[in-house]
Amino acid sequence: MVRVKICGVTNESDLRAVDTAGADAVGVIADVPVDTPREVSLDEARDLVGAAPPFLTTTLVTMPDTVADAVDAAVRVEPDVLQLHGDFDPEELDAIRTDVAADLVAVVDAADPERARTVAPAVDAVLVDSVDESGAGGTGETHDWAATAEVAATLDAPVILAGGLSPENVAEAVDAVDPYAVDVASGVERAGGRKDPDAVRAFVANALGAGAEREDGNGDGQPRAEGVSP
Ligand SMILES: O=C(O)c1ccccc1NCC(=O)[C@H](O)[C@H](O)COP(=O)(O)O
Repeated sequence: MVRVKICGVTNESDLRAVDTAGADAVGVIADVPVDTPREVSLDEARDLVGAAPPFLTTTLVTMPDTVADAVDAAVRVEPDVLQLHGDFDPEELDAIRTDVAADLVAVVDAADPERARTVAPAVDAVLVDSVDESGAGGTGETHDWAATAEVAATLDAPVILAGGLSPENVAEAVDAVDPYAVDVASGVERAGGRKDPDAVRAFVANALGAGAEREDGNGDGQPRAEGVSP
């Protein structure tokens, strides 16, 4: 079974659309040093997390400079999951994990699979993404899924696949990588920072459809039942 996270929600209406579509998790982006239409303030992030219904897992996505900043952000926003971009080493991740109640996800560059192996013991899951030179996500770019499939198959920690996913390619991505979860931000937007509810629904349906086919033993490259398009 594959899980689905929709990232970069900036308002309550999109939060409801994500929940209605049947996603497992929602991401709220705050305190990142890059210019992105998906960023909200930490106070707005706290309000969005607080507005999420009980069975939708909330994720704070952030790029803090220090361990203390990471802990402060998590304490302030109180998400279920803390997703950290940046270069924290395993000792720093351990320290953050000790001090926050949230589960910890470390983002690694898809071009650096060794880093996934280095950080995995210190976190609850690893998110493999097509990050930019600063380590930020939301690039809308896919990467070498075969390399990420190798990471997913050999790592003890759950692997979340991100980077350039969309309603059109997510089923193929699930087939190729067999990840614990898939994550999308820009691929389900109608404008920067605003989700397209139809695209969110199609993304979730196509991801879950592909995951179900794998479970049924039909992930054999044969044509699937017609997918849902936005
Ligand atoms: O989405 C952003 O703008 C962003 C900026 C800075 C740090 C993280 C960011 N996104 C984090 C995510 O988890 C995205 O869902 C992930 O990078 C995939 O993005 P996309 O390629 O646009 O689907």
